[in-house]
Amino acid sequence: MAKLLEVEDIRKSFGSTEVLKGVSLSLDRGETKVIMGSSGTGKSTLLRCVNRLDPADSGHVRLDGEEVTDANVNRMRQRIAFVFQDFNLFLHLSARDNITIGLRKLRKMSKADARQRADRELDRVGLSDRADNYPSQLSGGQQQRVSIARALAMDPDVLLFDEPTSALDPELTGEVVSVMQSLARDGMTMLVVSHEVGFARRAADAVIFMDGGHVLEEAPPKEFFSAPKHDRARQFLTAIGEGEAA
Ligand SMILES: Nc1ncnc2c1ncn2[C@@H]1O[C@H](COP(=O)(O)OP(=O)(O)OP(=O)(O)O)[C@@H](O)[C@H]1O
Repeated sequence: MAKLLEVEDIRKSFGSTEVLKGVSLSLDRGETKVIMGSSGTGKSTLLRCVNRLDPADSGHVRLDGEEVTDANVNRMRQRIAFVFQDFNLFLHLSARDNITIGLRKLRKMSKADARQRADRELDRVGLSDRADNYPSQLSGGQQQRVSIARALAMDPDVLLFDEPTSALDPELTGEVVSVMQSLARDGMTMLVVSHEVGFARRAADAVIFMDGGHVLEEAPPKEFFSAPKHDRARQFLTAIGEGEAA
């Protein structure tokens, strides 16, 4: 059976710099994989190529066996949703309306249906009492939970997260990580760029370690954190304070 998400031999350059040098990975339905690696190794670029926020120079992205192409990119973006590091909420809209706007425009939902769906997703991320608040009235952690609710509202097959907690103060990361863990438990398929080791240990089926535009290794978290195969991975783990592996 085809993998739910298949990324095959993606290459991407900016000018003369080749950032992705042939990256392949795949996700079965219900799997969560966490991508780690030093700054500048192409993790964000890879995620952006997966749902074509940046077009890859070559390679393939397939969802349920169907290639993501120019012709179907808008439909595919609803099936592969993106959660950004800096939330990307509309500041002039309430939490609820940040969610209903996409449902109304892209899904052509009625106002009442969109509102009902938005409130359901806000409840799922623990924010049912914040629906009428504007982003400026919410903490960073709450704003990120709204942006997760917005992604969930499109009923995606895959959720991509690009460093979802790195813009947050440390005391606010826990609430976002715990929402992500509960999504993983519920069987959501997720590809997550993050250095949250606790999340990776508890929720990931595999850690994908990227270095210099390549996937250097992929392993279950227990194995990756206790016995990484490559020196570069060992050095990285030491640098982020998981030094017992060194
Ligand atoms: N739009 C762009 N134009 C030019 N260079 C870019 C662009 N986007 C990314 N790059 C370059 O590509 C390289 C990889 O960046 P990318 O953000 O994918 O890395 P990363 O592994 O996610 O790093 P970080 O953890 O710092 O976000 C960097 O050298 C970056 O400067």
